[in-house]
Amino acid sequence: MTVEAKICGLSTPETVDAAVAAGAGLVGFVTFPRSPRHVESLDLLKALGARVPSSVIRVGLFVDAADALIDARLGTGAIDMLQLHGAETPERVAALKARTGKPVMKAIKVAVPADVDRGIAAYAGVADRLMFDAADGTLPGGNATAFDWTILSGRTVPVPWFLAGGLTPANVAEAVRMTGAPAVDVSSGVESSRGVKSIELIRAFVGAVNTL
Ligand SMILES: O=C(O)c1ccccc1N[C@@H]1O[C@H](COP(=O)(O)O)[C@@H](O)[C@H]1O
Repeated sequence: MTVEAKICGLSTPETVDAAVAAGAGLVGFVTFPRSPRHVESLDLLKALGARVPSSVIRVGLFVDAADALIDARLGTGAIDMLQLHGAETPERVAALKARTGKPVMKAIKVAVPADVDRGIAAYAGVADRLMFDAADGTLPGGNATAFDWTILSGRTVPVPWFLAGGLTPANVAEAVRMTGAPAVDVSSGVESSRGVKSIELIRAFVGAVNTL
């Protein structure tokens, strides 16, 4: 089984290089000022994106962002795909896809099984990918909290999808076994302290995924 790994919340050249070298299929850059992973500078975003080979997808994460903010970030050339992690409606997803020409991944917050049903019904027709993430936490994501993975056991999701929320090098194999996830995303689980990515943990996470 080939499982794709995305390392999210990267903000230094060294950790971007580590994720790419380890074999991550996607890397994520956060634009959300309340996040400890927020990449504020457009110059830094441009420089980080420029380090990534074209074989790796560069994902720009946004939370209920205005068009002008998204456009400024896209203008750096550092983003191949949008990840929408707020309360964006299906209409907003469709409008952003049409306006930017970029593929869009929509995050669905999961606490109970009906959240998955509702997320698929609302977004599978408009988003290129879905991401199922935990609903708990002080931020809209990146909280190191997992949801009950049995909610996804045996589910058919009609578009490519990611499992996220509380994943670590130690639990990702079990998470994939229980959910059947074809792709996984991690932020806190590869950090030595909040917002500080660890090269060792990035290697361990992608290594664990690559053995599946
Ligand atoms: O990472 C963040 O700071 C963040 C902020 C706002 C919305 C989403 C965010 N991250 C996403 O959340 C998932 C799960 O994070 P974690 O592994 O549980 O820390 C992460 O994969 C990002 O896609």
